[in-house]
Amino acid sequence: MTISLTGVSRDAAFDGALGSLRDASFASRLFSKDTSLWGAEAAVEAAVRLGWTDFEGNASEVLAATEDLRRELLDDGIDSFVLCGMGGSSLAPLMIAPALRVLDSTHPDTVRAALEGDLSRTAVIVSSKSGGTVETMSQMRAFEAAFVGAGVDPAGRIIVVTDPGSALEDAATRAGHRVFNADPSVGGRFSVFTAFGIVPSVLAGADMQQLVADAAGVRDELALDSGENPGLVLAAALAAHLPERFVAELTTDGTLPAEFGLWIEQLVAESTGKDGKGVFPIALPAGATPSGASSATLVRLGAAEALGNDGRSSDSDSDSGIGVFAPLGAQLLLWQVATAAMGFLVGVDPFNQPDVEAAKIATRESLGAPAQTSPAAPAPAEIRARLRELVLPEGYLAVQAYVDSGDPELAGLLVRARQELSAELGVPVALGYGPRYLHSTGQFHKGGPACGTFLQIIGVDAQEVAIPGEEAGFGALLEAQAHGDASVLRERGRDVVSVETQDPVGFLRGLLARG
Ligand SMILES: O=P(O)(O)OC[C@H]1O[C@](O)(CO)[C@@H](O)[C@@H]1O
Repeated sequence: MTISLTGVSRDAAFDGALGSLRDASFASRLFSKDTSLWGAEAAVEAAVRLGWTDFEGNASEVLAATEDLRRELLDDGIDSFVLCGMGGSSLAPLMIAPALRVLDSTHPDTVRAALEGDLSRTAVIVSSKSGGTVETMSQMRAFEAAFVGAGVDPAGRIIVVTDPGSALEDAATRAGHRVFNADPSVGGRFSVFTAFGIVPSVLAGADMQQLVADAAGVRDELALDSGENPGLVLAAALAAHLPERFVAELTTDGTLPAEFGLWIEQLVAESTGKDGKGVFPIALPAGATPSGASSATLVRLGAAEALGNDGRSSDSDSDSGIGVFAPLGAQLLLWQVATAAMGFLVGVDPFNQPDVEAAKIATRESLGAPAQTSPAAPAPAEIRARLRELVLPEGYLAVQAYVDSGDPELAGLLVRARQELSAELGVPVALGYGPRYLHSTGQFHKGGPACGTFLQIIGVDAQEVAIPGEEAGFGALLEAQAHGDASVLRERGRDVVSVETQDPVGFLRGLLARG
């Protein structure tokens, strides 16, 4: 069998959850695109969201067209690829194509570094299902201007992936950009095997044929109404002990891309974290120690189960969490099925994201508001004391870093700070870059169970980068996004500790020194 699950504790709660999926014939109905699975209200959206269950035909057409385009671009000396996109439009290629530069930030330093690449040999893929995401549209305009500034015609260099009929398709066609239409019957976070996953990844040289084949190879197994169906077993294992055990701490063993956990975060958190409920996946950085909190299940991800000399699994001990072993392509379809099934078990519509919009509105309001002088950042010792006071014993902390996501020193410090805070507070701690997390775990933070506490670290240290046609630049947008999200979190009764700093490295060092 390609997919192997180990360590699942088959207790009464698990049996009950699995039983309800089997009784509902969930798997066969999912693959026959039964829109009524999540209730009458969700059926309208489900009618245009289940195309991912038969992905092969569309995927092979897009693969062929993209491979042709890659050859054409390489012949023209274009061998460097940047993707502008957020959430479901960026996290799949981020995991699949190591050679792709993914710009899913509005931090001026991150944007500037992408714009300052060698544009004479660069093509930019702009991916947005809606065609209206502010980060992506701003990045596209910045690249159009940068190409013109470098004496390169943007029309040959910008490749747009969007739904048919979006405003972006219209604008791109008028500007002479190449357009790939994505399958409109697939939502952003389920879109890895559509143009959103395929076009940027294959242009940047990734082999997606194998991924698609591995997913297709497990499709029949995942469509069975059987208690052995790994998609149903995984969903039941993660949803059985809600609301108490709501966190899944994810580790990868090095045989799968490190970014796989980030893809699972957006898929599961944005799909299930709403109506005060949900399953919260936390991608642990490499080498991190799991929290050991009673709210968390450890989920170990790998391409294949390790077998002992006797050929038997050495991995059946549920004390070390659940093992999920399969090649990446099979994992992707497995997690999509499990997420749809978790939506059913949790009792939510897995295809909407009702609380994301609130932060977007608050961001716009914050952009229009008069600038305020930020108060001096509290001392690190004060922050740790505040967090000890605020974090709920059965809750979680999310560190939201509005800093340059391309800075390795900052990345290392954040990983260490996350680990120290988890050990000190005794709760699971998530780490996400802003604005990336807004299109991923952000839905869960605002719409899921009200047990999160938030530490925002906002770097206000960078030199501004203009957004062509807008008064506010990227730095102003970044700050407005942080303030907007904080205001919505507070409105919903969550505690947010916000730190604005001109020296994020110094701040994090201070935080680590247990000041
Ligand atoms: O592809 P789009 O429409 O730009 O959206 C990007 C992301 O923003 C969200 O709509 C909301 O966070 C995600 O669901 C989506 O993947």
